[in-house]
Amino acid sequence: MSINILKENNVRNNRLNANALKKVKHISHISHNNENFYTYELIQSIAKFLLDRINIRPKIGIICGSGMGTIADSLTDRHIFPYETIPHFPVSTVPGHEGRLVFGCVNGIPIMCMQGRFHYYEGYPLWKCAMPIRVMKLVGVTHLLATNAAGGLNPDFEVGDIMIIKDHINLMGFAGNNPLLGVNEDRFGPRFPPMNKAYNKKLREAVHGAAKDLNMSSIVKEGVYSVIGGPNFETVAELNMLRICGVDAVGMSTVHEVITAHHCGMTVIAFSLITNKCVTNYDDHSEAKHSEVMEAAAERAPLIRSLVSKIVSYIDENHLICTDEIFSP
Ligand SMILES: O=P(O)(O)O[C@@H]1C[C@H](O)[C@@H](CO)O1
Ligand SMILES: Nc1nc2[nH]cnc2c(=O)[nH]1
Repeated sequence: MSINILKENNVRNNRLNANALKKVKHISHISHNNENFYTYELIQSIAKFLLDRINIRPKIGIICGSGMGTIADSLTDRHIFPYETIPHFPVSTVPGHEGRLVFGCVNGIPIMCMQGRFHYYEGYPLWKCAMPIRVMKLVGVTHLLATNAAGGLNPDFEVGDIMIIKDHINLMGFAGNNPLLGVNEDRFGPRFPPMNKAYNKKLREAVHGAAKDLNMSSIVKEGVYSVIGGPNFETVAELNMLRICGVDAVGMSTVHEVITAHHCGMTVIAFSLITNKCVTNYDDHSEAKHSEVMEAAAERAPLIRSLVSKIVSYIDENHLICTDEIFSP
């Protein structure tokens, strides 16, 4: 890389960091402390704040992964709330995460979309990262479609593949870190929720069907996702350990959202875009980079939008909304 390109990259990175710092400057203290958990009533007040300002009543929630914000841009009849304008909301600090809630429609079907999610490595505790899922629940959302960018650990995966998540390994949970930490709020869900059916089977099959209709079957895989806290990418030894444990793709998000959504009875479908192949060999000199993650996401944006649109229509047409799977607080 030439000196000039390095200089330009530095200037760009400094600008991104300065913007992120500007966004968080009104927060006096970001830390992983577990004081001030959100109460049910506080989440209700956030839901009310939003519902008072929009006409639509979405049943489907979408979370855009890194670099996948164009899912939100493609909604019609949009009503946008930058996170800093919503009471009690954290703000996004990661490039590729716009940091706004976008209400709008996909094929005429009302959607609540997070154009940017919250990650543990940004300094927020997991219960705070997952708070918008509970807001979705109280707004009336019954189905969650979460997307993320992930490193491909399964050697059969290529950059640009889409992995439907069939299960996860919550590595952070192994260390006692969980979005459901704290006194349980029974109005959301039980103290000890089962997690063996977190990723809805019917919807997973539907995504395969949608991929076939879109001639994408060759790039749509299924597998196990694991979360590490980040922000550093993994070492070779860590990745080899995860592979032995049956992990197909590794990332830094999604699991806290899925646990929170499943806990409160939402039906969940999630997929990873494989944005880089994990380096599992000491002779391989390539390195994971966020810029590559963003590039891979931009490249696949049109296909991801088509897939999302098919999934949304499937949920709507098959009357999956309001089944008895849904928990009502
Ligand atoms: O929000 P996601 O999980 O899509 O973002 C991934 C994980 C890190 O935040 C980032 C690394 O490039 O992409
Ligand atoms: N942890 C992790 N997150 C990612 N997000 C995109 N690629 C990767 C990766 O290789 N590792």
